[in-house]
Amino acid sequence: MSCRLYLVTPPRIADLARFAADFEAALDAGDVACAQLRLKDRDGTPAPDEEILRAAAALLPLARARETAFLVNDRPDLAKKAGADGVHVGQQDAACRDARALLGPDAIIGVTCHDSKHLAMIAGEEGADYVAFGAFFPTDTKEAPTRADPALIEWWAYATTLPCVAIGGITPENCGVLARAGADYLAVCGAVWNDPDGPAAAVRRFEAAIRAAQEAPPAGISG
Ligand SMILES: Cc1ncc(COP(=O)(O)OP(=O)(O)O)c(N)n1
Ligand SMILES: Cc1nc(C(=O)O)sc1CCOP(=O)(O)O
Ligand SMILES: [Mg+2]
Repeated sequence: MSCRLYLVTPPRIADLARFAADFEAALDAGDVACAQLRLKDRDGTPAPDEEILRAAAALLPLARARETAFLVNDRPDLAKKAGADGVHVGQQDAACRDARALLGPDAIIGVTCHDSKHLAMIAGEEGADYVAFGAFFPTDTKEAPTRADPALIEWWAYATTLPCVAIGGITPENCGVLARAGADYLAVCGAVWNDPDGPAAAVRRFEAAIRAAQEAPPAGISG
């Protein structure tokens, strides 16, 4: 059982040079498996394509240098233009099969499945590399349409071998239940970029919380 961090960028990046330094610090602070470039307001308004491509050009090499996968949100076409490792698509975005056709067999494709085993099964059949469930906790980053229960992760990890990502309002304080349930990745945005001690400190806190959760004895065993 191992659970790794998946960073989602802040909704907007005002100063790319400054954010690149924060991004590097976050990646260097711990084991970050994946980073997703997601430039999108809470109401779903995306940044212009040029802004996304400019951010990808600055951030992708930093991720590559650390063997962190770099995905673009929503847009397989921009992922291809940017030379990213893959794309994350939601139910209203490009279909997983179309993203695969455009990006090829080696691309990483993740699919939002909300709180639905059914959507996750379909994503698996369509060749997704991971499924994402959420939102597990209240979040200010997105108007999340569904609320997922950690029991869904537990069931998914027991019943399938396809990796799953948990997302939505995850913090170092509440992530333990998801790590214990068997989430392969914890996708986090606000709790890292808005941490008053900085993103590196937040990543270290997540790592410590994940380790503690995984080392804890199963519920019901004491002494
Ligand atoms: C890892 C991960 N999981 C879920 C989402 C949400 O995707 P989507 O439902 O398409 O919503 P937007 O992010 O596009 O607003 C995600 N981006 N990443
Ligand atoms: C992008 C996104 N998708 C969600 C979903 O439920 O599918 S919740 C969410 C926001 C994640 O940011 P934070 O870690 O700040 O809550
Ligand atoms: Mg989307």
